[in-house]
Amino acid sequence: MKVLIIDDEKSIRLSLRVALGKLGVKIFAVASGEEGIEIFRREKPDISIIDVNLPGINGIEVLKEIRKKDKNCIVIMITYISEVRLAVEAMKLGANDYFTKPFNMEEMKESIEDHLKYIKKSQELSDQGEENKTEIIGKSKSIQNVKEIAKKVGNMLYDTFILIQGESGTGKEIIAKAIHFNGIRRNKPYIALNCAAIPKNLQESELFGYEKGAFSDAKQQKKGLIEESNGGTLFLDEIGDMDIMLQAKLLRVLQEKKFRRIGGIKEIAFQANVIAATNKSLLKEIENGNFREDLYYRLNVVPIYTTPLRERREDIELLINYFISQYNKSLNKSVKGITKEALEICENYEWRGNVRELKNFVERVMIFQEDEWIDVENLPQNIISYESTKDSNAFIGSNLESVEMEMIHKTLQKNNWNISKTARDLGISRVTLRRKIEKYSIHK
Ligand SMILES: Nc1ncnc2c1ncn2[C@@H]1O[C@H](COP(=O)(O)OP(=O)(O)OP(=O)(O)O)[C@@H](O)[C@H]1O
Repeated sequence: MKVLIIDDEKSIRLSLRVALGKLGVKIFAVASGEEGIEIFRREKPDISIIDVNLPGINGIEVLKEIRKKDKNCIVIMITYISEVRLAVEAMKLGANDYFTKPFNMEEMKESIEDHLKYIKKSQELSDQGEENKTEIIGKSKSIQNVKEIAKKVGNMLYDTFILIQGESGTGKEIIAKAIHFNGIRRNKPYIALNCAAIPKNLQESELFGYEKGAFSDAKQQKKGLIEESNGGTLFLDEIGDMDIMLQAKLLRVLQEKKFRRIGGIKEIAFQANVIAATNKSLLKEIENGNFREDLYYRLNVVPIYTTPLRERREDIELLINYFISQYNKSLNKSVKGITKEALEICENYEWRGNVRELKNFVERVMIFQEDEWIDVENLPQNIISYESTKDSNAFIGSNLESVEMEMIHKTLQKNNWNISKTARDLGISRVTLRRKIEKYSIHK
């Protein structure tokens, strides 16, 4: 970290240098405002200590210049006791702190130390925010629409209820994370409960927490997830699997915006964005008596539907390339992409497991990939054979010879015209294959 000292008194510059040198920071010390601005521009210090009384342009003007360039860096002003009026003006202009001469060097050092700690902490938080930043990939209309909603609700100060519905693996959780981590709550808690993963009898204590002695195992007071999420986001995944009795209790919290820990008397205020997700049809669950209708309507203030991947095939190429670049980093590889032919097969595949299946597929291929480009021969058999079973429906009504010719041609293409491999795939000898190639005049 860097500290800039602007003071025309040589003795002050020197003693600051000595005191702050112990903090392990890089120090720049100059005697005039002009030099100070020049160094500020070049070095972008984290903290600037500026004397108000400078020859040439004064400290207040230097502060104004600095604030024009950087709204966040720390600025500490130094004045004489007789100039406190100027210190007040400096604080109004955005200085963070001021000291009056003669000041206690130890106090100045402690103050700088505190500011350095604060800078480090906020850098960590913003790095964390960056790390958690969630990218939703896709150019289809449905993804664009989802991104727009996520951005809007994520940046809205007002807490609301969002219900994300869609098949497994379509990205419901990633959308919940995008709403939280790409929005204004990014530095607040993001608390998730997967209702399907927690036995129904434990869901209540997980959500509400308990007071000491509330039941025999409650040896100590414990905060629940509702309480932990305060100020941020509560993500209730697989809400369709929430215990029906608990659904009534949750509804009360969402309506009254307050709750009690189990065994508690005190009411605690609840304030968070609530995002619920499910791959079940909640309307069907309501019909079957497994889900409360009133909770459904309470949660469904902002409905989001995720579309199955097979209904937005235009996203497949982007997703594959995105996952390739991710696995290039984690596996330390430099795969360039996927060939047109291989991509076409992927685009025609059904992807019942949606993006999760696609991501796992890219991971598997990338682990074994040695060439720069993922080609048809690198694709797993289930994806290739799906293509041929689909094709075989197209053959219905064709004569047998044309079907055979087409099969041989496709398999040759897939195997890059390698005769031995194609014969093996088709379950015939190389001699038979050669004869058939000749018979049907098959060529590249
Ligand atoms: N549009 C997308 N862009 C980038 N990654 C995605 C996208 N959609 C899904 N993924 C990735 O696919 C995987 C599955 O997504 P996610 O867990 O969000 O699905 P889900 O709908 O919540 O599934 P489930 O219902 O089974 O919990 C995750 O690794 C996620 O990061």
